Formats: sequence, structure tokens, C-alpha cells
Amino acid sequence: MAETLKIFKIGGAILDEPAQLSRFVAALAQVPGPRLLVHGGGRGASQMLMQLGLEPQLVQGRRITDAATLDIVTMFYAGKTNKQLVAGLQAAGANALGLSGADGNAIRALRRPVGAIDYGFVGDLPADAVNTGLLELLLRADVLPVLCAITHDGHGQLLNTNADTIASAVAVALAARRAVELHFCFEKDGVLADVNDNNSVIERLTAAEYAQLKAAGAVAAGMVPKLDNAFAALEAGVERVVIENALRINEPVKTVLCRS
Ligand SMILES: Nc1ncnc2c1ncn2[C@@H]1O[C@H](COP(=O)(O)OP(=O)(O)O)[C@@H](O)[C@H]1O
Ligand SMILES: CC(=O)N[C@@H](CCC(=O)OP(=O)(O)O)C(=O)O
Repeated sequence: MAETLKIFKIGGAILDEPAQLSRFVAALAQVPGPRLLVHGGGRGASQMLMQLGLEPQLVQGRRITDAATLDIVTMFYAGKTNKQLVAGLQAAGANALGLSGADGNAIRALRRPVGAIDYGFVGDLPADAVNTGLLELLLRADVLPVLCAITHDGHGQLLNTNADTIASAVAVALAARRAVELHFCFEKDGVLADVNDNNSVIERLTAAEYAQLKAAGAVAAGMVPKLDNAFAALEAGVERVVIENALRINEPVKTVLCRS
């Protein structure tokens, strides 16, 4: 039986803080066994878009991605952010390999159909989106795959896909082959009962408790799609799903999702 795979997803403010990011990268390189990293970078992308005179547009945490936006986020996620993470992991002793979804057909997406909102070049992930054979090959060669938020449609079109969604889809797909843990890492210590109090971490969270917190407004904004993805992964066979601080992955403080 293959060893448990630990998938880490990093997003949030930490990606924009070089000193903090290098702490996370050093800790990740020390994690024993097979590992895989998925990264976002939405905040930095919005800053870059504004510097270039474009207005970032997000609806419920999902970016409306017109052609000019797609060009810039591709450069930012698949270029600068992905390659900096790979270089940092290499320096920390992990043999990282950066991939967009187009590389090795790692993740094939479907362009989101136009409904009430036209999201533009945004990709959704069908059940067979993830090339598990390729990722297994890399993991067995002791390579640490680093996946960014850019996918492709198999017909030459790049697409922008939410990084939490990619992390969940990769975790669920690989869970059919081996035990998988999924770690959502960001700048807070976990899911907080009071978003302004980092000491209010909810250590164990069920889907029913999450529904109550959401209804009460205690869990909001980007945490809602994150937890929707996280519970979906737990239901679909991922062994352990954790929400934690990217700077404290080796410490016990975190939120662990529970089936009941
Ligand atoms: N109850 C909560 N606990 C923790 N974070 C919360 C909560 N409610 C809302 N949030 C917000 O959700 C954000 C995380 O979502 P998001 O910014 O999308 O993260 P990422 O960029 O890491 O994917 C946090 O920075 C925080 O401001
Ligand atoms: C379609 C869509 O919304 N894509 C995201 C991809 C990056 C991301 O998910 O970044 P974080 O994990 O840092 O939020 C975006 O462009 O913001």
C-alpha cells in the first residue's frame, strides 16, 4: 500500500510575504513522505491587475476572467508565483516540479457555461479532470508537484480555476489510489468562531456545525467556498481534511473537519 499523500494548498496573504512564505516552504520541505502543493495567489493577482490598470472583478470569491485578465493571471500564477515556490522548495532540499494544468495534461477543465454571470475564461473541473497517472508517477519518483490555478480545456485554451477547487479535486482523485490528507493553509490559525480573534480556533468541525456558523454569519467570505470544497473532499473519500496556519503546519493548533 502506498504511503499517505499530504496535499497542501496555500493561498491568502502569506503568498505575498516573502519572509513568511520562505518559512512555510522550509517547513513543507521537512514534511516526510509524499507531498503535493497547490497554490493560489488571488490577492497578489488583484494587486498586479490594478497596477496594470485593470479592475479586478470577483463574484463570491471567483474571478471574472476576460482575455486580458487571463493573460496576466497566467503570467502571475503559472510564472512568477509557481516558479518562486519551486525555486524555494529546491533551495530547501525538496525536488519540486511546477505544473499548470496544461503541463502533462495534469488538469483538464471545462469552460464554465455562461449563466446569469459570464465568468469568461474560468474552468470547472469534471470528475475525470485530474491526470492521476502523471501525478502518481511524479510522487513515486520522489518529486513534489507544485500545481498552480491555471488549467486547460484540451483544445488549446488556458482557463483560470480556483485553487481551493483544484486542491479538492486532486485530493479526491488521488484518494481512489491511496490515503490522502488535505491541508488548507492560510494566514489564520484555522476556522475561527470569531474571525477577529485568532485564539478562537474551532478544533473539530462537522458539516452541521459549519451550516450553523454560515447561517449566523460567523463563517463568511472566502472561507465559505473553502469549507464547501473541504467538506466535499471529506465526503468523497479524503481521509483527513485540515484548515490551518501556513506558518504552523507542525503545531497542533488547527481545525480538523469531522464526518459527524
Ligand atoms: N470564521 C472564519 N475563520 C477564518 N477565516 C474566516 C472566517 N470567516 C471569514 N474568514 C475569512 O476567510 C479568509 C480565507 O479565505 P480566502 O481569502 O479565500 O483564503 P485563501 O486566499 O487562502 O484561499 C480569511 O482570510 C478570513 O478573512
Ligand atoms: C476562477 C478563480 O477565482 N481563480 C482564482 C485562482 C487563484 C486562487 O484561487 O487564489 P487564492 O487561493 O489565493 O484565493 C483567482 O484568480 O483568484
